[in-house]
Amino acid sequence: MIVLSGPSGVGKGTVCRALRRMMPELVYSVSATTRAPRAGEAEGVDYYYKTREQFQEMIERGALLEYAEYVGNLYGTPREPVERTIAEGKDIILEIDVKGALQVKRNYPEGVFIFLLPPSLDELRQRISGRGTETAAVIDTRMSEASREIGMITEYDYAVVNDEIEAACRRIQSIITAEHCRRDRIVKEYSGLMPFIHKA
Ligand SMILES: Nc1ncnc2c1ncn2[C@@H]1O[C@H](COP(=O)(O)OP(=O)(O)OP(=O)(O)O)[C@@H](O)[C@H]1O
Ligand SMILES: Nc1nc2c(ncn2[C@@H]2O[C@H](COP(=O)(O)O)[C@@H](O)[C@H]2O)c(=O)[nH]1
Repeated sequence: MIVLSGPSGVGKGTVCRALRRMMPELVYSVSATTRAPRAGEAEGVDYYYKTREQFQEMIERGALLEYAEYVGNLYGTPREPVERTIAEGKDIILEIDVKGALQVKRNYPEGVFIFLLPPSLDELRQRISGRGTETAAVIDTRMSEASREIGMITEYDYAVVNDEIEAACRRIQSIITAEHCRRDRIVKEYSGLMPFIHKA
């Protein structure tokens, strides 16, 4: 499980889209949210759009792996697709906020936690405003959230600066490749086939 967080507007969605072209085998977790769809977003592709009541019902039946409130809206990761993908031995990437990532870390400490950073806070503000999807008031709130979120970077295994989309994707691809080669993962997977490999 790969968890990608970072402040709003840093480019998580953009980098994930490019990464999926680079690594088509990577499965992308589609979140549920109570936020209204933006122009160009589609149900089941960008998010599953829910009312507060529907979202609450998902929480109550344990259908979410994690959830958090972010700037007035609820966001959560549907549990079943994540558990199924992991059981199939495939990699899945979750693009979620810091509060959600900390919940996931408690339950899946073996996940790979990556924090995406902007080259500067000025550039971050420009990216959010340049996207043209948020009002000035929401941009201000998202910028104050950004400082709090960046302060949580020490909870993550890796930090990647999104200065240039392709470069950021290559860094994330290298992290995923390196994680596949971690000794503890190899030992777990291969000790059955080669009994002389001892589990720690
Ligand atoms: N490396 C980059 N250089 C310049 N612009 C970028 C870069 N990465 C993303 N952008 C632009 O920044 C804006 C925000 O990107 P994106 O929507 O992917 O951010 P996000 O982190 O997913 O935001 P949110 O959390 O609010 O959904 C978009 O207009 C995107 O085109
Ligand atoms: N805890 C979760 N956070 C999520 C999830 N899906 C998205 N997000 C984060 O919410 C903010 C705002 O997203 P936006 O699309 O409204 O700009 C951003 O930080 C996302 O990463 C989720 O399932 N759980």
